[in-house]
Formats: sequence, structure tokens, C-alpha cells
Amino acid sequence: MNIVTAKEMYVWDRQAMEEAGIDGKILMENAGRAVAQNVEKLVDKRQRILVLIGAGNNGGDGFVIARTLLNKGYTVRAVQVVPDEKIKGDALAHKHMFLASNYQLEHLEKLLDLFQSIDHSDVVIDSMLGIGVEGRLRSPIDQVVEYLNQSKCLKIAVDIPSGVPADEGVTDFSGLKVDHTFTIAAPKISMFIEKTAPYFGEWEVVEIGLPTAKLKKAKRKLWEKRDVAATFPRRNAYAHKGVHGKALFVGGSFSMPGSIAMAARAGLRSGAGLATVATVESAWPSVAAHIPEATYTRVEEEAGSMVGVIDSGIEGYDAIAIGMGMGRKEGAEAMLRNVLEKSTCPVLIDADGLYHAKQLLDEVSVRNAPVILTPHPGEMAHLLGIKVPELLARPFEWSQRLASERGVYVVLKGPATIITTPEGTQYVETSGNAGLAKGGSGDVLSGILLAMIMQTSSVADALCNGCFLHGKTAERLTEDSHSQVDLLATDVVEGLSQTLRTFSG
Ligand SMILES: NC(=O)C1=CN([C@@H]2O[C@H](COP(=O)(O)OP(=O)(O)OC[C@H]3O[C@@H](n4cnc5c(N)ncnc54)[C@H](O)[C@@H]3O)[C@@H](O)[C@H]2O)[C@@H](O)CC1
Ligand SMILES: Nc1ncnc2c1ncn2[C@@H]1O[C@H](COP(=O)(O)OP(=O)(O)O)[C@@H](O)[C@H]1O
Ligand SMILES: [K+]
Repeated sequence: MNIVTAKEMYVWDRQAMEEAGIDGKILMENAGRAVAQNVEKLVDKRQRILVLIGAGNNGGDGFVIARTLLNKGYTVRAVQVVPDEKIKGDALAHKHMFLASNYQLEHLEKLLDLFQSIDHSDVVIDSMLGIGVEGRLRSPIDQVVEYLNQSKCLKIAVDIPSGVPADEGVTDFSGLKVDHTFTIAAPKISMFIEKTAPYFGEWEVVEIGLPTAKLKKAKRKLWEKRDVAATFPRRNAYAHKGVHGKALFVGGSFSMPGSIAMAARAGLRSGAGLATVATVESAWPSVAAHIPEATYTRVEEEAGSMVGVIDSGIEGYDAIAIGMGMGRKEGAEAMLRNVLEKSTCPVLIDADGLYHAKQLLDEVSVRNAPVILTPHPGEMAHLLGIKVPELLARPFEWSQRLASERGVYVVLKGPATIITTPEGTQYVETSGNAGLAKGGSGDVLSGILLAMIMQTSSVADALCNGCFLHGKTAERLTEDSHSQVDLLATDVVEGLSQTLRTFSG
């Protein structure tokens, strides 16, 4: 499913009308009916519904919703919150249909009266403003939104909650916080931005008859269950360990032996055929105790940190993950440089490896085999030389910039993980929960991703499926046997088995 900006939505809408000849009034009817149908699932006929209608086409949808629900016997009051002369075009046509159906339209005259109506309603449907919002909310909608944000009634937004921008990059706004959003035709980018996402509540896309083929080739896609089903690697009955990849995990230090152990174990649990861990001697015993299935390569150390490089055999691996617990000493940077230059397979860089990668972005750019960077927002901001809030305001744009300038895959981690390919295609993967907000979760993800890369022909599919496997495992564990408070990264590693049983062959 495509994720759109406001501009892309308007272009799609115009193409539907001008090229496909679909009347805008029909699209509005479809939109209003689709939203009304969903409202029926949430509301019963005894509940009092208030539909708030604004000036643009979002308001037009509101006229259709109010008429549809009234036709079906729901208790609905419709209030137009803007003056009559502001209602134009298709919205005006639907206003006429509403009035000609003999339904009553109220007008906002005194705010106090409207506040009283809100107090006497169980459900408020917000069709005041949609993706056409510009700047901060103006009077009287700002006051209505402020009052509604304090109200206990059930709030449902049409397309997007009033005041909330559809795109990334807008940080100065005031908006309505709703319980449910029924968004038209496609999810909007702001649903995946930290600052705006909480305004939408639970959201769902409603289909209104826009021709899918007219939407220009997707630049951003939501990674869904059906994508997982179509691309998740299947085990071949005649397989042997060599078929599923030989992975090298480089990292660990005396003070941080756990990260590399978790990554390698997660890699094996996710289907890697063979795993070798390259780590310092002082970390080796504890790592080996956790993964007897792995083999080991010793790396020279100084005061517990890596200083040596891997002398031989690095060409023999199918994929390498580097950085977990490797520390920030200069020697570790030399190791990363060595891996980037000598190996010919995909290299995934995480954690401390990303710290060193900042100095090695030119080496990264010239590599022929894929490089995958898996930063959390702090690491990504460091790589780009910007502040975290700046990154979080425009994560799609920054990811695209880094991926295309350096020719790398970027996995920007978070509640909505954004996966960007070197060509600039972006995927959003939303599984997981705050149980994963704990040390070690990223290490586990690295191991899963590396295993997926070795088992899938498309790196992008592998990364999306790996994030899905990680997030779904956390979701399942916090439903079945853990809470979001106690969940550990190692629980996720062991929980992979059960998740894999449900969807891999
Ligand atoms: N294919 C589509 O895209 C369809 C879109 N539809 C609806 O149309 C909406 C977009 O319609 P519009 O472009 O008319 O935009 P809006 O319905 O968001 O309204 C924009 C109007 O709101 C006012 N406004 C803008 N910023 C404001 C602010 N900060 N404070 C107060 N008032 C402000 C201005 O009068 C402006 O003309 C969508 O969100 C969706 O609900 C549907 O009608 C069906 C088809
Ligand atoms: N609140 C959250 N909701 C969903 N996923 C989360 C949340 N917090 C963290 N995660 C996931 O957990 C992982 C954390 O990675 P990272 O920050 O690198 O952890 P660490 O450095 O501790 O290993 C990422 O995959 C991220 O998407
Ligand atoms: K709205």
C-alpha cells in the first residue's frame, strides 16, 4: 500500500477526475459512505453523533457522512463551523443534497452553544479540515479543537484530524487528537512521524474508487502481511547448511560481550546456515558459552578493545554484520575499513560500527556489494551531522538523502521503521512495541537482518521481513507470556522460533 504526501494525493485525485473522467462528486460520495460504514461499526443508534463540517472538501465528506447516517436512522446533528460563502464546488453540491433530503443543518454562531452541543454528544466526527490545512489553526476552528481535545466523547477524524499536517517537516501546528481516523485512499506520511502519529489514534484506509494504476510508481510503501507472505524465504527440503549462508559477526569487547552474542544467536535462530564470531579473546569465553553453534575468530585487543584486523578468509563469507559492542577505539575503525575494503559480500553496519562509519562514508560509497546501515535516530543524526529533532521532523527525506548520496540501504529504526534503498524507494514497517525499547534489541535485529539477507534475493525484502519478524515476535511475546516492562532482548531471540513457526515453511 502506498504512503502519500498531500501533493501526491491531489495529483492522484486530479488524474482520477481529468484523465479517468470520474466526477469529483462521486469520489466525495464514495468517501463519505466509506467513512459512514466504518462509523457504524463503532457507534450504535442510541448514541448522539455530532458532525462538524468545515469549508473544503473535507467538509464535503462531512455532508455525505451526516446524510448517510441519518438515512440509516442514526441520531445525528450536523453543524457547519464556517460561513455559507466558504462552501463551494463539490462540497456545495453535497450540501444541497443534504438540505434537499430534508435534513437540518445548524450553523456555528456562538462558540458556547457549540461547546454545549459537544457536551451533549457521545461521538464527534471531525470533517472540519483535511489535507488542505495551511499553518496553525485559525479561529473559530482553533477554539473548537481546543475544547474537543478536553472532551471525553469519542472522536473520529475524516481523512486526517483537523490541524494536523499530512506531510513531514511541519512542527509548528495545533491539531485535534482523535480516537480513530478513517483516511482516504492511502495513508499519509505524517502518520509515521513521531510528533504527528499520536494525533491519529487507530487509523484505517477507506477505498473511494481512485484508479490505483494512476498513482505514479510508488516511492513509499507500507510493508504489510501480504508482502511478508509473498516474499518470506521458504526452506527447501534438500537444503544443507551451506545453502543458507555463512555469516560473519564482528564485534564485542571485554566490557560488551553480550551484543555480538545476541546478534549471532539471533542470526542462527533466523535461519543462517553457519555463523562465525570475530571477537576479542577476553570476550570469547562468555560469547561461546551462549552460542556453541558458532565458530570463532580471534581479534587482537588492547585493554579489552579490538585493535587488530581479520588477516585472511574474509572473502569466504556470504554476509557480514559489524559493530555490535565493538567499542569506539581507533582500532575498531581500522577493522571496519578492512571489512569494507576486503570483503565482497553485503556488509551490515550497526551500533559502534555506525560511529566509525562516519569517517568511512567514502569507502562505503565505492563498494560494489551492498552496505546496510541500521541506525537508531541518535546514530543517524550523528552520521548526518544534525540534531535528533531535525532528523525526526523529516526522517523520510533524511533517509533518502543518505541512501542515495552514499548508495546504501538505510534502516532507520523506531516505532515506524523506515527502510530506504539506494534507489530511493522507501518501506515503512510498523510492527513491534515499547517492549523493544531496551538495550540489546538492536543487536538482535542486526542478527535477524543478516540471516534474512542471506536467504532472500532482494535486500529490501530481506530488511522489511527482518524488521517484521523482530517486531511481531515482541508483539506475540507481550501478548502471551511477557509484559512490555520485563521483555528482554534475549527473550526475543528465543521467541523467534514460535513466530517463525506461524509463517515460514
Ligand atoms: N481524492 C481526494 O483526495 C478526495 C479528497 N476528499 C477530501 O478533501 C480533502 C481535501 O480538500 P481541500 O483541498 O478542500 O482541503 P480541506 O478540506 O482541508 O480544506 C481547506 C480549506 O480549509 C481552510 N483552512 C486551511 N488552513 C486552515 C487553517 N490553518 N485554519 C483554518 N482554516 C483553514 C481554507 O479555507 C481552505 O480552503 C481531503 O482531506 C479529503 O477529506 C474527498 O472529498 C474525496 C476525494
Ligand atoms: N517504542 C518502540 N516501539 C516499537 N519498536 C521499538 C520501540 N523502541 C525500540 N524499538 C525497536 O527496537 C530496536 C532498538 O534498536 P536500538 O535502539 O539499536 O537498540 P540497542 O542499541 O539497545 O540494541 C529497533 O528495532 C526499534 O525499531
Ligand atoms: K478532518
